[in-house]
Amino acid sequence: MAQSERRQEQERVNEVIDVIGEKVEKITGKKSNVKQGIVDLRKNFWDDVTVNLDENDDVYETQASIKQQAELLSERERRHGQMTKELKTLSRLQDTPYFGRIDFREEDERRSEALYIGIGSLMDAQNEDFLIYDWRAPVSSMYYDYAPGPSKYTSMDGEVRGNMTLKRQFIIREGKIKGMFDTGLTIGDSLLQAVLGGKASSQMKSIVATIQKEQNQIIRNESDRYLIVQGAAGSGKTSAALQRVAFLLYRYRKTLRSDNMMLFSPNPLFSSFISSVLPELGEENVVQTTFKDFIKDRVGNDLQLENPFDQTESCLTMIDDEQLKIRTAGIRFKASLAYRDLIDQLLETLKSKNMIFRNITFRDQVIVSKEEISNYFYALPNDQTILNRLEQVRDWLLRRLAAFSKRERKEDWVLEEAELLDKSDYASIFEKLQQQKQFSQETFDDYDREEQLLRKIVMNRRMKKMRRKVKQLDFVNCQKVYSELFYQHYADDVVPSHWDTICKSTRMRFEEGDCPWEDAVPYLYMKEKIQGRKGNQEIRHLIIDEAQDYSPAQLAYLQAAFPRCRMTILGDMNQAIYAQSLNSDTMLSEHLYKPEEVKKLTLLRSYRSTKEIMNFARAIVPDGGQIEPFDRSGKLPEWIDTSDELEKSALILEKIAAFKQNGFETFALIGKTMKECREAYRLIKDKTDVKLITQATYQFDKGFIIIPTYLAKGIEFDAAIIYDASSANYSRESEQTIFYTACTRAMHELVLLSNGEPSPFLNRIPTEHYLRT
Ligand SMILES: Nc1ncnc2c1ncn2[C@@H]1O[C@H](COP(=O)(O)OP(=O)(O)OP(=O)(O)O)[C@@H](O)[C@H]1O
Repeated sequence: MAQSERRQEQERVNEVIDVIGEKVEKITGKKSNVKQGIVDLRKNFWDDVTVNLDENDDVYETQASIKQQAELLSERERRHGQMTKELKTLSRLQDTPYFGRIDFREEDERRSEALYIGIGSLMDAQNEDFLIYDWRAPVSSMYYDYAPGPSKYTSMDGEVRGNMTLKRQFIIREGKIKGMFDTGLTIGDSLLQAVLGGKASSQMKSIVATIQKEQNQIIRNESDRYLIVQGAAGSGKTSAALQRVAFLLYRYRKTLRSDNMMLFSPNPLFSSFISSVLPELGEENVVQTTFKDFIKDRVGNDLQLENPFDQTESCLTMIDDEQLKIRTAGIRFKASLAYRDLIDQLLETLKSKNMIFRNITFRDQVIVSKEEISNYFYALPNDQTILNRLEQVRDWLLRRLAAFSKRERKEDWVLEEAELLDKSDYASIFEKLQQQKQFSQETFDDYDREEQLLRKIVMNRRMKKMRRKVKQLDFVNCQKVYSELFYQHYADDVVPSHWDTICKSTRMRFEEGDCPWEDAVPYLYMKEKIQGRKGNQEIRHLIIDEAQDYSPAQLAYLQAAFPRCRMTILGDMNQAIYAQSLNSDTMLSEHLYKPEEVKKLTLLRSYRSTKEIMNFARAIVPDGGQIEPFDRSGKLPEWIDTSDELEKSALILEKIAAFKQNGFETFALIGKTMKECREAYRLIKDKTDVKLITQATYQFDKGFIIIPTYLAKGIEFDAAIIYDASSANYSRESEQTIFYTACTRAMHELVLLSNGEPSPFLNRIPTEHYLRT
C-alpha cells in the first residue's frame, strides 16, 4: 500500500481526533453546568415546592408540585448520566477512532462514499455527516458480511444495494495507525492472526473489529424468538452472544435497557471472565446469574439444595459402576419431559385427594390441624383450580388466626411479654392514645386501654411470621406432596430401571430436608403449579451460555418463569459434561420449540486454539471432523507418561517455567474433579506460586491455577496441562466430553500427563497430531 495513502489516512485520523477533542470539551462544559443544576435543585428542592395541606385541593396541588420538581431533577440526572456515557465512548474513540473502512457506491449513484466504522458513531462539528459509523448501524453490517463487490444492507427504508469498492482494516492505538490492510473475502485473516496469537487474559475481550460473517448472523438476528447456536469449542459463541447484547441494546435503545436482559453463565468465575466485554463496548453489563443461584432463590430456605457441581463431583468420583448407573438413570429421568408428565398426573390427582397440609401451630398448640385444612380444601367445589381453592383456604385461615389472636390476647403470658416490650413501644402507644384524645391524666380506663394495646402488639408480633406463611400458601406441605411421587406405582416402561432404589434414596433425602439437584426444577415446577407464581415480566431477553447443560425440563421451567422472553441459546453438545445431557435432549434440541419460533445456526470454525491443538482435540469427539481449526500454528500437544509423583511434580514445574519463558501469562493445571485438583495442589503448592480454584472462587488473575474442568468451562488459558490423562480417569463415554472440554481450554500449548495406561481416547488421535514422551 502506498505510503501516501497511509499518510492520508493518518491525516484523517488526526482530524477526527481533533473533532473528538472539541466535542469532549463542549460536553464536559455542559456536563458541569448540568451537575451544578442538579446540586442546586437538590439543595433548594423544597423552596420551589408549594406545600399546603389545609384542604383536599391544596394537598393535590402540593403533590403535583412535588412530582414536577422530582421529574425535573430526574430529567437532569438522566442527562448527566447520558453525558458521562458519551464522554466514555469519546475517550475510547480518542484512542482508537475506528477499525474499518468500506467504500460503497449505492446503485444509481456515481460516486462511492467512504464509511469508517468504530465502536461508537461520531458526527462532524456541524452535526451533518458521520465521521464514524457505529459498528451496529445498519450500513456497517456490510463490513462483516461482504467482500469487495456487489453488496447490500437493510436500512430503515428497505434494502439498499450497491457495490463495495474497498474494504480496509486498521489497527489504531493512541491515535496512531499501527497497521492497515485492504482485505478480501473474510475479515483480514492477518488481523485475526494477530489478535488470536496474542496472550490470553483473565478477562475476555470484545471482537468487534474482527467479527466473522457467520458470527454476524448471530449478532444481528432479530427475527427469531429462540435462536440456538451449536458451536465448536472456541468458535466464538460467548463472544458473539456478548456482541449481540450490545447490538440489541443499540438497535432497541428506546425500549430495551441492560436490566431487561439476563445472562445465565455456567459458574461465577465465568461471570467475572466476561464482565469487561460490554463496558468495553460502551454498554452496561446485563443481569448475570448462574442457573443454580436462580433456582436456589426460588427454592428458598425450606430445603437444603444440592449444588450442581457437587452432583457432578459425586458422579465423577463414584467408583462403584452400578451405583453410578443408578444415580445417572435417576438424574436423566428427572430431567425428561416424561417425568414432568408424572408430576402432571400427580397434580391431577391432588384435585380430589392426597394434598398434604401442615398443622398451624402456635406455642406448641395446634390452632388449625392439617386434617381440618384438608377437609375445608376438599369441601370446596372441585371444578375450581387448586390455586383458587388454596386462596379460599388462605382467607379462611387468616380469619381463624384473627379470631385466635383475639382470644389468646387475654392470656397471662401475653401480659408478661408485654412488660418486656421496648420503651419506644410504650411511647408510641402513649402517643396513639393522646392522638385519639382518650388519654386523660391517669384514669383507670386509660391504663386498661394501654394494656389492651400492649397485648395486641405482642400478639401481632408473635403471629406475623405465621400470617406471612399463610399468605404465601405455605400451609401446603410441598415437600411431602413431592415425595408422594416416590410412593406411587408406575408401569415399567414409564420409569427407568432401578426405580425402586431411586425412589428410596429420593424419599430419604427429602425427609432429611435435602433437595438433590436433579429434583430441584421438578420440585419447583410442582410447587409453583400448586402455589402459583407470577412470571418475570421485566426480563425480555435471556442469553443462556453452555446450554448443553440444560435439560428439556429446565427449558420448560425457564419458559414459564420468563413468559415474555426471547432467548439466545448457545452451546456445544461435545462439551456436555453433566450426567443429564449424555445422549439426551438438551436445550439445544430444536424439536423442543415451535418450528416457527426457532432458528438454529452452527459455528464450525474454531478460533481459540492453534490448529495443532484443535486437530488433536477434534479427533476425540465423534463428529470432530467437521470442526475447522483456524490456521494458526504452534507446538504439537505433548503427551508425557509419568507415574512417579516426584517426577510428575518436577515435570509440572518445568513446564510452568517454560511457559513463563515463552511470555505466557495464564496457565492452568486441569483436573477432572475437584478431588484430583486438591491432590495436585497438595503435590506442588509448596514448590511454586499456584492458586486452587474452587466453587467459591469468583475471580482469577494471571498466573498459575489449578482448576477442575467443570469450573474451567467457557474460560481459556495460554497453556494447559491435563493432570491425569490416564485410562483410569478418562475411559467412560461420559468422560469423553470432559476430556475434550479440558483440552480445548488451551490457546497456544497443551501438555497431557498420564499416570499409568493412557486414556483409550488417545487411540483415536492420529499419532502425527501429538508428541509422545
Ligand atoms: N471473530 C473473532 N475475532 C477475534 N477473536 C475471536 C473471534 N471469534 C472468537 N474469537 C476468540 O476465540 C476465543 C474463543 O471464543 P469464545 O470463548 O467466545 O468461544 P466459545 O464458542 O464460547 O468457546 P467454548 O465453547 O469453548 O467456551 C476467544 O479468545 C475469542 O476472543
